[in-house]
Amino acid sequence: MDETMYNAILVALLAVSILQFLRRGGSRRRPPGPRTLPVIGSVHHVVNTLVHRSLRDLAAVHGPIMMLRIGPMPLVVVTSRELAREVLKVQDPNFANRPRLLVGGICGYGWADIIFAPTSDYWRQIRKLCIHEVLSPKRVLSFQHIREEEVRRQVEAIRAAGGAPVNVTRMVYDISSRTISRSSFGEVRPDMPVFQDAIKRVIGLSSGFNVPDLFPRLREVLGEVSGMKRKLREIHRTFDAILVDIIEKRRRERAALVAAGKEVVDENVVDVMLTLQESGDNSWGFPVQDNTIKAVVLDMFAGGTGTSGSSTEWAMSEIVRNPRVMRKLQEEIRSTFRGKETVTETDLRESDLKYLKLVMKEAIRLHPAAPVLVPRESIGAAELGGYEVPAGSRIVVNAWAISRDPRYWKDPEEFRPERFDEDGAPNFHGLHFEFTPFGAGRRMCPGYNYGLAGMQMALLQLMYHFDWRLPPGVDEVDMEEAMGLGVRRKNPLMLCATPYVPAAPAVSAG
Ligand code: HEM
Repeated sequence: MDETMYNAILVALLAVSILQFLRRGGSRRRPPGPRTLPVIGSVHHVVNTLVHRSLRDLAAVHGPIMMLRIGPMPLVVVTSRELAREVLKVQDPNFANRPRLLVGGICGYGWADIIFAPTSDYWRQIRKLCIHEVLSPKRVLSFQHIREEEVRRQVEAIRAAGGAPVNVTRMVYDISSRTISRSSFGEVRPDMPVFQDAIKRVIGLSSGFNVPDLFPRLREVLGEVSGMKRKLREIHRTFDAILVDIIEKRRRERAALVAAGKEVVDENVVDVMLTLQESGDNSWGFPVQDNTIKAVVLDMFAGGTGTSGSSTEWAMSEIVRNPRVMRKLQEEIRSTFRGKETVTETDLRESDLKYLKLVMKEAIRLHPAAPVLVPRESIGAAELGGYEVPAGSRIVVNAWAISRDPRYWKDPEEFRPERFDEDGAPNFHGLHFEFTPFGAGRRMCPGYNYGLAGMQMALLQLMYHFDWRLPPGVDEVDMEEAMGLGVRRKNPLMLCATPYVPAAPAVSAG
């Protein structure tokens, strides 16, 4: 089919959907929203903008629930604690679905992963399997040495820079991706940049706003004629070949251990999944196939790398921007570990670094890595905030706007970790709907322990071992955000570090 034909079909489809919308819309009370343009609807409000910011500005005009149209697709945006609670808790069964995006079909092994899978028994079980076997607190703990080694590696690189500016952004993303890589399959392979680039492209195509994803019934045909399927197949081929190699290599290594009469110990996520596969245990309700293993590893990377990296880079940005906080944090860490040359996670667990935890919460409040969470889809029609939300609508919760809303936060733009030390302050567990950086309800992030463990270790070491300042000639921390569904820094955070020499421990008299 040539391009003219494709465009003609597209215009006809859009015209039909608009007519259907006009016919349906009259008698029911739909959420308010900005005026839509013919054919494209409200696309101009979300494309090429910082989506969380433009949606907040629109909510200031239209209210805490509004409806936009992305082409023919209704997009409902929620911007209040009360309505977030309604979507993520009270009506969670209806709103916890994910749209069946083309990317999930092709790159998610037929929606076999967790992030892209629509609500189903399979999704419930694979999510449960990951929570019990792969992301449990015990398993996260078993990756302690990896986090320690990866952070130490960067600490040494910073020392080696001898006070010259270092790219903190690159370092913290390196820590998170190398840690995920080693805990997923035991090594950092030379082809990791290719793999990561493919994952980044997968994330880039998962907004749900690509034309084939806006016409669920015609998704396959439009995917073919628009060329999106071809692009996705090519990305899939790239990372699938690497995953096949990873699984085969590990299988051979395990077989060699068995042949040598040695015990096979589950050292990483692929090991855990291979053990389940070999046991033939079907109690999860599905056989663990190679594609299941690949889909789980894909989720580790897609869900865990960018989010952990961006949370840490923003935390460092805020700390350096707020010298009072930096001094107080360093004082807490340095007085706790006085005289120690290296601080391990065991040391960290045995101490109670309260202020470090408050700083992490405050950084994540101001800079949630997924500012509008991961888009959901309503299963049936529902009433929300006194309006009717049609079945099959896309739903986003603007968690970023809610966590800066002066109705719930005093001086919300201020970086003040102490606010989390007050009675009744929110925690990370998805129970306070003014603070949902990991989502809440059935779809809440299952990897939050994992993400926080890495962030905590990185911040602890960077603050213990170095004093930080802006490079000569720079007098302000640039806080500009990059466009995209995740909020990252637009420009890398460049800082100079002076090594801190730990004071000798106090010698007790006698
Ligand atoms: C600071 C780090 C992280 C942040 C801020 C974060 C945030 C989120 C958010 C907002 C969601 C969507 C929740 C919703 O739809 O209500 C999510 C889902 C998810 N996250 Fe995370 N995440 C982080 C780290 C991780 C890590 C380290 C992993 C895995 C190793 C992970 C795996 C997942 C998965 C698999 C889902 C999909 C859950 C589902 O759809 O059932 N995340 N995350």
